[in-house]
Amino acid sequence: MPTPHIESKNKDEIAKTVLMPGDPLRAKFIADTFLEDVTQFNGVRNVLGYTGTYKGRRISVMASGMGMPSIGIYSYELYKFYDVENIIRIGSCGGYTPDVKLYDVILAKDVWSESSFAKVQSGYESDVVEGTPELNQRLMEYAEELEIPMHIERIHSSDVFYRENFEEYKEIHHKHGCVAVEMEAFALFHNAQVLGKNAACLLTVSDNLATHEATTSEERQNAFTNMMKIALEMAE
Ligand SMILES: O=P(O)(O)O[C@H]1O[C@H](CO)[C@@H](O)[C@H]1O
Ligand SMILES: O=c1cc[nH]c(=O)[nH]1
Repeated sequence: MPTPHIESKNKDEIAKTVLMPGDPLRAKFIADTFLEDVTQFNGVRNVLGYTGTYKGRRISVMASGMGMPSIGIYSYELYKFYDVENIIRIGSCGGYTPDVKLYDVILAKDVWSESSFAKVQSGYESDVVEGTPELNQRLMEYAEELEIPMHIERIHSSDVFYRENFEEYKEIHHKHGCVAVEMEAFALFHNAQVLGKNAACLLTVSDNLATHEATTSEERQNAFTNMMKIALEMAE
């Protein structure tokens, strides 16, 4: 401490629970909109990290950047060197079926990936890894209290945003049961598992590969507030 990617010199600057959007400006939006008594604990590479209070309870929010290599670094450093216990990813995703509509919230029960991340990191052989059931249970209760409907499903973590074979998503949906795609949860869940920590992933549907509907980049940064409100209830 500090680490190559997080400049905070004091682990007490970071709460035990960290919300983790991919986008640094989504992290800033959350700090500006929902948190009080905010301090910034990271600015290295503009991967912004903040700690503050929500309804009087402490919580941190820090960006992960895009993709498994990036969240692999940040989640490992937070868990291992800053004693963080819980990381809740709050991301955007592309729907694989018309059943998940723009702005719907998805809780990732587990995640399937063709990525080599887990195998390279620890020798883990399976292509599926689970979120922490206790965190998922709490997030389901908070969603119910807030009356925010939530899909609880398997998702796909992909290393590739732009595939030459666009239609491949149909096979991934049918063969592996994934309802949406994002790019980080597999690495996050894996790191939590190997380090004995907790992880969950809430997603908002930003676009749909089946219907071709899509939100704007501005909406992806600032408008996915339902998943933020559910995740913020994790503050302690
Ligand atoms: O909105 P975020 O959290 O960045 O998540 C999704 O958006 C990015 C791709 O546009 C990838 O990081 C993907 O996982
Ligand atoms: O990884 C992602 C995230 C949002 N939308 C997509 O299509 N893919």
